[in-house]
Amino acid sequence: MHLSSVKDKTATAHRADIAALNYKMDSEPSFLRTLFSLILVSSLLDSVLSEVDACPDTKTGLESLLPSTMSIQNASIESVYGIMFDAGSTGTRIHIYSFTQKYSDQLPELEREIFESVKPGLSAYADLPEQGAETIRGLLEVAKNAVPSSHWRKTPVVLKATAGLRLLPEKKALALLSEVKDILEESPFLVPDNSVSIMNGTYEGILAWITVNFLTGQLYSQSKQTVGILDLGGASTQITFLPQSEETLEQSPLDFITSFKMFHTTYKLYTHSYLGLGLKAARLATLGALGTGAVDKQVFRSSCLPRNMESMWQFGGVSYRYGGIENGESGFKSCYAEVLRVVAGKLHRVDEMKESTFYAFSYYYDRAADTNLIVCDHMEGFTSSSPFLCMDLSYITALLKEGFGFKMTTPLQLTKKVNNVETGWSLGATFLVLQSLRISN
Ligand SMILES: O=c1ccn([C@@H]2O[C@H](COP(=O)(O)OP(=O)(O)O)[C@@H](O)[C@H]2O)c(=O)[nH]1
Ligand SMILES: [Ca+2]
Repeated sequence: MHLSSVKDKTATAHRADIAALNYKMDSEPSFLRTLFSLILVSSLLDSVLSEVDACPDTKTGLESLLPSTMSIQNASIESVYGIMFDAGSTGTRIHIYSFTQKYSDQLPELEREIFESVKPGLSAYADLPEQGAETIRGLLEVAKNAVPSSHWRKTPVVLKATAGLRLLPEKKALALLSEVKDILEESPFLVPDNSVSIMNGTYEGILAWITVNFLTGQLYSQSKQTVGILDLGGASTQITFLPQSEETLEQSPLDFITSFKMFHTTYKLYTHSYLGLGLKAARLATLGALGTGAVDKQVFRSSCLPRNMESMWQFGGVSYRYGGIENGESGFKSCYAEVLRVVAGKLHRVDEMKESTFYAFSYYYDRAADTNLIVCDHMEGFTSSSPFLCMDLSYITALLKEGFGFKMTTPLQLTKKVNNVETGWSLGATFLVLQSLRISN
């Protein structure tokens, strides 16, 4: 795999710069070391380059989403706002978008995004729904400061939960959502029908694909050279791309191909969400703790952890004791064998994936950025703040290579933001809300 890191800029404008930062990983044991240390170098270079190349000419093409009055010559410039909550398994985030059209002969633009987040996610409050919903209240204050009060009543607010709530017993998830709905309704914003829900994984992938291709300008370019997306969450992971080959359509299970209409165009996308293969769910699977609940005093052990370590870790409101294998195996080889068992036979692949370009974000990005000097064969040096680094990086490697079957030469671009906007499904989801409320024309 060739990896490069992209931060705050469009893919098209910087492809050449990025290419210069690509590198090849060829030898297996040094693979992680080379991979992630170079990503850091490229991140630093990125920030320098982005100053030189600031502000690519990305047209956002929102004319179909904005009130028709805004297209009228000499109409005063007015912003349209949309608020999207991403209730993920590891945290809850608010995205406040504003869109504007500066000149009547130009396409409207995504003006800016204001982003805030809290941890842990709603699923950690499975037994305390009222307390969980309170975390939303603080984030709503951010929205009140960001949106002018004259716009509050016409600004939609929506919350979509992902894998953390999908994995909870339905009754607990519904109790949380109901409390959250009450809090949204107390706010001064527009609360549409079905404003609080668990999003299905197919939408998660499609909407992230829309976000990334919108931000990189691909949806509006004549050539439509779209990029695929890889999202690695805490509890689930998604892959989405626009197939170019008939073989892909023929070889894919029916529910992996979805037609989706947005911006007056129908896209037939390959998308799938793998529940339980997110980074944190994969930790549990590697430790053999998935689905066990809280088992008192049992210590889950792995060769991916420092030999002498023993500690506690919480996910989804459950505490787990974990540790290394004292006097036993430790290091990359045995760790890789452990994580391989988690991905083996679980993922569908098609040949076309190997030839496509993918943007990889969320934990793909975060864990790379967390990394300085690697890793599995030097675990004695681990601090207690990063006990899972070797396991996580080994899992990401196994998922990409053995799971999705990417070749060493497949370009993957690690991305946190494009044009200063978070990569993820929430911008795409906001378009959908604006469209369904007919704030579009
Ligand atoms: O706007 C966002 C939302 C999520 N993330 C990243 O997504 C990962 C966590 O996934 P999440 O909690 O959304 O889990 P999911 O519910 O998707 O499994 C972490 O790396 C977050 O930093 C991010 O970078 N920006
Ligand atoms: Ca997510």
